[in-house]
Amino acid sequence: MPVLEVRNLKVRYAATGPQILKGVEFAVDDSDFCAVIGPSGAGKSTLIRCINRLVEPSEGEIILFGQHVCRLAGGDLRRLRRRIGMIFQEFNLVNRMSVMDNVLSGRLGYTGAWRSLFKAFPREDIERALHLLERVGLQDHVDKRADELSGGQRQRVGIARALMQQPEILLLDEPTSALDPKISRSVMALIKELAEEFKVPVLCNIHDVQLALESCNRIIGMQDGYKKFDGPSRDMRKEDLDAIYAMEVL
Ligand SMILES: Nc1ncnc2c1ncn2[C@@H]1O[C@H](COP(=O)(O)OP(=O)(O)OP(=O)(O)O)[C@@H](O)[C@H]1O
Repeated sequence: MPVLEVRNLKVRYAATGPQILKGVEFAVDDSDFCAVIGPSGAGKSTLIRCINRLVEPSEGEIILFGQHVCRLAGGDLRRLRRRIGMIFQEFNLVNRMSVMDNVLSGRLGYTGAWRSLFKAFPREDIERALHLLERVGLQDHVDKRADELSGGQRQRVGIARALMQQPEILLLDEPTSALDPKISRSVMALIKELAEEFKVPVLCNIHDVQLALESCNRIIGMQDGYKKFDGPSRDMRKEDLDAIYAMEVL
């Protein structure tokens, strides 16, 4: 059974506005590292954001870990979101907080309100955070403020924070587009390594096609709200790419 199944997904941001997703279908398996590519405006971010209901679908079904995401509310939706790790383009760190506290904040969904207020994280959480910071190469930056770090280092904090949740799927929304090409490659390689180590499937919106082909085992190609390609990266030919990007105005 797939970890995630998306059926006939349609989105409009406003009742009378344009349809942004026009009936998208795909499934993600537990060993997938799947890229969503396509020209600007194709709906890649919208698609990723529907999965945890940051964007509300207008029609269709999203089945994640066997649960119908669109039918959940309140505590059920919160519990489902805890199982999803997100990594964002702009890192979404709290600048004035330390690297350690940013990583620990990944546990907030699990820690009771009073505990998080007094930063009384259980010892195992602190040990896990330290271990993850070591894995992402930031063991010497634990006590620094987040805004003292470079872009690549900040995204490494974002990766550690997402893994702190012990997620069962990772959703990545343009995780490298604020980074230069060399750093982007090292960040993607790190995400790939950790996703394999922790056995977490990944769905990743990425606009650097070359990087997607290098890092991901599977590609979903989007164009103007439709899925135009879905298959292993190694099967993607130049004609497929040309078809996906045909409408892009350069
Ligand atoms: N909150 C919003 N309200 C209204 N329209 C939106 C909103 N977010 C996105 N859109 C529109 O939806 C369309 C698809 O946007 P989306 O960000 O999903 O595309 P994308 O493929 O990720 O593009 P890019 O690569 O440029 O980030 C665009 O036309 C955009 O203007």
